[in-house]
Order: sequence, then structure tokens, then C-alpha cells
Amino acid sequence: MAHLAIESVSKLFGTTFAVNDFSLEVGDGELVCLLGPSGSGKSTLLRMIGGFERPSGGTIRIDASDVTNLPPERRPTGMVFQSHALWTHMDVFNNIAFGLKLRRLPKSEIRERVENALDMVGLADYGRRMTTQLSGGQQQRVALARSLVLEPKILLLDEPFASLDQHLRERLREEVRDIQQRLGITTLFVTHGQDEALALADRIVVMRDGRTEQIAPPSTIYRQPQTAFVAGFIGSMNFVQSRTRNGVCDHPLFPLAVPVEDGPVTLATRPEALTIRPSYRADAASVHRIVDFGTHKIVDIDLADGSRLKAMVAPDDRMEAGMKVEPNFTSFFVFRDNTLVHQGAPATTGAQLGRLLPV
Ligand SMILES: Nc1ncnc2c1ncn2[C@@H]1O[C@H](COP(=O)(O)OP(=O)(O)OP(=O)(O)O)[C@@H](O)[C@H]1O
Repeated sequence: MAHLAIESVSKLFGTTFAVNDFSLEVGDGELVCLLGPSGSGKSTLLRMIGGFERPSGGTIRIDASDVTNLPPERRPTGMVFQSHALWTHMDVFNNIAFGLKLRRLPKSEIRERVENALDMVGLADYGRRMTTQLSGGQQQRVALARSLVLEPKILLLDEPFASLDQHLRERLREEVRDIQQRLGITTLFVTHGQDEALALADRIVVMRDGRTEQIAPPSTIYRQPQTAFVAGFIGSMNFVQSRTRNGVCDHPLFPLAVPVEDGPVTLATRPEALTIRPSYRADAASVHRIVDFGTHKIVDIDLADGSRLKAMVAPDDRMEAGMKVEPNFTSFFVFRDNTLVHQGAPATTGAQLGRLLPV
């Protein structure tokens, strides 16, 4: 078990910051996902922790030691990349044993540790196969075993399953989570898949332009996004531009009491927080399209002002394109300049909600 501390770490490429004054502490046995769009600095950060990239500034500590300037082989870290880079001229056993042989461990110990590692990743009988005779998922398992066999204090995974199909990806990430918990190994997992992060992480770090947008457990990231960027990046979100005047939003559909100074705001509500019911008002919203996902339907609604919202409804809900509907919602967020300024439910906004309901 190990504790990782990243203190004000930056990485400059030319004049661009790939990582900008980034700090994070990862506790013993914790699994933290780095999540963010392409180019947000996730891989660069991971490579700096693994020693494959030297920071332009800041300090990286593992337990009490400063590892900032150590080469990869002198760090207690193991890294698994998206492309597994296995040796094709060696069989699975020797791929996994390679690092142990470099350490000149006795043959019997090498055999035992490799067999344990193979067992852990579900490839007990594959030691003598050549790596070219394995499927993509099996190759990633070998790559994982090759890291685990060295018993790293910190496991670094850079989109290890990105090239696999969805079913396999889901299965492997569950296996990784099981192994990680069983070994209690401190882990950083880079992904740009929000499902992956929500399913795996103890905490998620949402990154943007080399900086942190929010660090929190998955349910907090989803339910209490601190920025409009996080709100839009995790899960599906409806955004509506509005202004506040005298503490009330002036959007006709969302006349909510919002205790912030007058000025522009972005209102946001999740599809599952938006309810719709038939309306006979001429100026009501109309259903544009319905997509049936089996477990639920997503209904696209066009508002009179030309904006479009998504609502989640039950699978047996009878909606048809062209129907007039009245949207309502059960919770909402208000952002100003990307920052959350208010979060509420219409119930807390009192009488204004009445103006949403059909007369
Ligand atoms: N070796 C390099 N030389 C110059 N610029 C680089 C180098 N490596 C990364 N960058 C730049 O740094 C920024 C961050 O890249 P990085 O690969 O860390 O992002 P990422 O979040 O991992 O993206 P992705 O999800 O696409 O892998 C990008 O703008 C990228 O172009």
C-alpha cells in the first residue's frame, strides 16, 4: 500500500502547459480516475508519475520519498498502456517473467510469481502461448499481469481497454477493480469514458486544459457538479441560457427564484429530472423525436424559443412525435461563468413553480 502526493506539478511543451499547477493526493489502496476530454493532460500527468516524462515544476512523492527525478525503473510504480507492447518473440510466461529476471530473482520464485499473476488475470493455462496467438483482451490481461508481477506500490493504467469492444471492456474493468481491491493497490486510471470512471473510481478527477475542474466521488460529481463543464461532461445535461432579474430567472419556462446578482446565467437540468405531460396550450413545447433504449426512453422536446431539451421517460410511456407537452423538472443547477452558483429543486422555489403548470 502506498500514498501518492502530487504537489503543484506542471508540464510545459514549448509554450503550452499540458499540465498546469496540478495537485492531488491519492490515499492507500484508493482508485482514482483521471477523466477529461482529449488533450486535457491526463496521459502526461500519468507519464510524469511513472517517470516517463519529467515535470517542468512541482514535486511527486510516493510515501515519504521524493521520486520527481527518478527514472521509471527506480520508482515503485507499474504502468499499463493502451497499446500493450508485448514482446512477440516470447511466450506469455516469459513476457511476464521478464522484469523478475532483470531483478535476478531465483527461478522457483519467478515461476511462482508468474503463475500467481497469470491466475489473477484469468490466464492460468496460457503461459506457453505466443502473445501473437492471443485476442486483444487476453493481450491486455498479459500486460496487466506483467505490471502486477513486479508488485508495484502504485499501479498506473492509461486507457488500458480503449481498443476493446464494450462488453470486454466492462468485464475487464470489473476484473481490474476486483484485483485492485484484493491487493489494496493504490491506482490511477486514465480514461475519457465517463461510464468507466463512474463504475471504477473511489474518486474522479475531472481535468480540463491541464487543470482540475473537480475532484470528488462519482456520485458527488454527478449530483453536485461544481462547474458547467463538469455538468456537461458527466452524463447527459440540458442547458438553457437565461438572465436573472431581481432574483428570478427570466426564461418563460424556468421562472425560478435564484438568489444571485442580476446577470446572465446557464440553467441546467438532467433528462431524468425533467418530466413531461400532455398539454393543450398552443404555445406548449412539442415532441421532436423519441429514442427507445429498452430500460427507458429519451424524448427530445422543442421549446417555443427554438431550444431543445431531453427528457427521460419510462419505457411504457406513450409519447409520439409532434405531441404538445408541458415540461417540468424536479431539480436544477445554475451556473455563472462556468461556476455553480445555485442548486435547487422547484419545491424550494415556492410559488414560481405554479407558473410552469398548465392553467
Ligand atoms: N511530447 C509532446 N510534445 C508536445 N506536446 C505534447 C506532447 N505530449 C502531449 N502534448 C500535448 O499536451 C497536451 C496534453 O496531452 P495528453 O496526451 O496528456 O492529453 P490526454 O488528456 O491524455 O489526451 P487523450 O485523451 O487524447 O490521450 C495536448 O495538447 C498534447 O498535444
